[in-house]
Amino acid sequence: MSDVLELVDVSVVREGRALVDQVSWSVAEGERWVILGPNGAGKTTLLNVASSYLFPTSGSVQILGEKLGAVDVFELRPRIGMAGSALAEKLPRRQTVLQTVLTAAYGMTAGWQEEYDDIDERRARAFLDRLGMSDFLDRRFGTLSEGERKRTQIARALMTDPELLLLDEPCAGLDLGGREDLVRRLGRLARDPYAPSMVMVTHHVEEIAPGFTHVLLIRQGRVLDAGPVDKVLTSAALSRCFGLPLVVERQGDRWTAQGLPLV
Ligand SMILES: Nc1ncnc2c1ncn2[C@@H]1O[C@H](COP(=O)(O)OP(=O)(O)OP(=O)(O)O)[C@@H](O)[C@H]1O
Repeated sequence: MSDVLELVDVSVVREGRALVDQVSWSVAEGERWVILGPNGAGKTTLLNVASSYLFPTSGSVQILGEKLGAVDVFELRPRIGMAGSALAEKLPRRQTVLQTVLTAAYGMTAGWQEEYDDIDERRARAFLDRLGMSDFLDRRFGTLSEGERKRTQIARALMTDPELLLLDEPCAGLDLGGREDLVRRLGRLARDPYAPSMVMVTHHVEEIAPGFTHVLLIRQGRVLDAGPVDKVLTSAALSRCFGLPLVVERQGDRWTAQGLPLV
């Protein structure tokens, strides 16, 4: 299996502080990774490196077989699908849900042409249907609930048929039903052999959908452990990652974690 991502000794330093500190990590084709860690650990910074939008201060990065610094990122970026709050803020609120997804086919956030190919429109409708958004095609993006916005963004990220899909906290801000709905949909995507390789950032083990294969634990910019979910996701490792005693349990194909009571 070829590498989709390969980071070697990658550091991102700002104001004398390493936000990501000598990270070496590789993602092989078909793997579905979760990046888990506390607030400020460096998860989004790592994802921004993986998306080619952030160049590291030191170390080397290969994305989809291309070396960052030696490749035209404008050719690389359409091969990467992204969904996260930073991108959502750039999406015009007045644009309809269908247009929001369609514009991705043209590498833009806002629509400037009225005419789209039929095939693009069919694809946009199909992705929105897969994410349960068929009833919202003509709704303006700005009027959607948080959950509907998240699902629209994921449909949008899939529109360019990416080889790598990066999701930054897709379940953040969702209520219990919204989270469970999205986890099920992400699980279906994760188990689809034709779906792209995936990396999802989260704070919560409850958001790990079935089908995700690997976990990277990060704290203060450093990788504590990275590997297959069953091997890495232990109570000891999670306690170290979040800095307090936690018990993690697997229930069927889902995970839960809770803190030990104070004595
Ligand atoms: N441009 C910057 N200059 C200085 N510090 C920065 C910059 N960008 C991010 N940081 C800091 O780097 C650290 C890591 O940020 P990052 O957003 O990657 O963390 P995160 O794990 O995604 O956090 P969260 O879970 O809270 O979203 C944080 O302490 C943040 O304040």
